[in-house]
Amino acid sequence: MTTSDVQLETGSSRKQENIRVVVRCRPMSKSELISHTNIVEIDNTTGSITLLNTKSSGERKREFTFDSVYDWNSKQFDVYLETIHPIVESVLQGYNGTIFAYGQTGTGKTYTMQGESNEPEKRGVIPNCFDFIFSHISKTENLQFLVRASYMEIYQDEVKDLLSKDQEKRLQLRERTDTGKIISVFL
Ligand SMILES: Nc1ncnc2c1ncn2[C@@H]1O[C@H](COP(=O)(O)OP(=O)(O)OP(=O)(O)O)[C@@H](O)[C@H]1O
Repeated sequence: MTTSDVQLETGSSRKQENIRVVVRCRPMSKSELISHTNIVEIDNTTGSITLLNTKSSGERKREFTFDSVYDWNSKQFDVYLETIHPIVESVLQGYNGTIFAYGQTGTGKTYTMQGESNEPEKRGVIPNCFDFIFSHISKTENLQFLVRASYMEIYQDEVKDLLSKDQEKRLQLRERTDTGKIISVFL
């Protein structure tokens, strides 16, 4: 199944909060498996994550609950369908939508958002969104769409345009004098 096969559902059939916090826990790497113990338990029926304390002192475990959780067996396309697709549907109905990946280095943000392009089942959120959006546009008659895309890396106050041919070029950060707080990027 691909995103092109997904049927649009009406937004009203699904009740959703405006902001949802979803946690995905990646599998342990080969080196982590050798030298570390997994202290994370995930219950995707209740959306809870339990951190076990392997030391004898202190709390035995701590539990945190989120809107939904994905464990290390979760598949890219399932994450897309359950969590991302409703947002894409809303965007195609004219609403704003944001998908934001946050986490410590090495926790799997790039894998979830971008994935691996050479293996279809490992494609992440971005290619799956694009696939669905362009498939939807191609099937829609008598309606014009405008799709804009930018792709930037912001790292240690340096901004890089990842769609630029010149990957060495840095974009300038400037503060707007009229609004004060808004930072703009100038090409
Ligand atoms: N759900 C997953 N299934 C299998 N491998 C994963 C998964 N998530 C992450 N990985 C692997 O874990 C490693 C770290 O992931 P990734 O590079 O996506 O982390 P990151 O959060 O983007 O890191 P950084 O902030 O340093 O860029 C990669 O080798 C990636 O392939």
